[in-house]
Amino acid sequence: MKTLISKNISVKPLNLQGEMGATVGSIHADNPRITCRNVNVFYGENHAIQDINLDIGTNEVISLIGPSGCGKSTFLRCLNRMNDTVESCRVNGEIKIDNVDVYSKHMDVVPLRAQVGMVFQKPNPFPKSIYDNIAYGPKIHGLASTKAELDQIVESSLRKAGLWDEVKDRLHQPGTGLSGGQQQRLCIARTLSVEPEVILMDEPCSALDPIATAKIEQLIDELRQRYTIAIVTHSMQQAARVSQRTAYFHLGKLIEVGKTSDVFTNPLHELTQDYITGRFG
Ligand SMILES: Nc1ncnc2c1ncn2[C@@H]1O[C@H](COP(=O)(O)OP(=O)(O)OP(=O)(O)O)[C@@H](O)[C@H]1O
Repeated sequence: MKTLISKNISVKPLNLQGEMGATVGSIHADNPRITCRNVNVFYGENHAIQDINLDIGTNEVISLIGPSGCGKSTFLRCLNRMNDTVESCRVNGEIKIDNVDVYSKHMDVVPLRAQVGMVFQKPNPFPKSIYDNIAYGPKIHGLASTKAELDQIVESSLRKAGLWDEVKDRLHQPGTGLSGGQQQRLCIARTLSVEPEVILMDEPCSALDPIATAKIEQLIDELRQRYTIAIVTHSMQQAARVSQRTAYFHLGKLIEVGKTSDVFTNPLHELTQDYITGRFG
């Protein structure tokens, strides 16, 4: 919101040795909710994520940026074990959320994926009514014992996602009948309905027009008050508008992480500088 991406960045000496391996800037967050240490991901022989160390703070939005194929989505999907669904994928290292080891063999991924919800690039409502899209998760997680409680969860989730007023008179119509931007807010409401603590967003606006995008960005800013949010985006303007910290990935490595305003106006690493000034990627 406040940051402009500068094309006239003062060139700092290349700093290839940060506090943690190859990453420059500070990997630490105030009040961390997620801590990642020495995270590596392989798809078969392909070493897609290499030795990532990163903290993500409570009530912060962090943007993950970098050229196509650098591993942003792979890293994001590690945080709620979505990569478990890919047979060739192997993850090692340590990821903790609220000090709980996400990769512990005792971890049940069903509640984990409610606690760490995910919003995808393309809105993907279930082929059900607007009401049932939201009610489904709370039902299977046992969050409501009466119809009145379920109605309350549906309403409050849609309100938090800024969609209630637009859909309150058509709750029993199909979710797929909404506009693209409304469908994405429906998917966000669905994520919120199961009481997450962390929301992962993988290019949530890439299929949306500028007006729908602006609504989602405003919503992200509001959601930050209650949740921890990590967002993958190809739009540096979006990263600058929505996030407090930004992490720049390159060829599977976390090159630089810092305050968004610093990363965009005063990057420490030459690769970050090349990317944000459009010389690369
Ligand atoms: N399901 C998969 N199976 C095998 N390899 C994969 C899979 N998903 C990603 N990869 C590989 O992992 C690497 C990182 O891909 P990833 O999708 O995480 O990058 P990205 O930065 O999110 O890219 P983009 O911006 O294009 O979405 C790439 O080499 C990619 O080919």
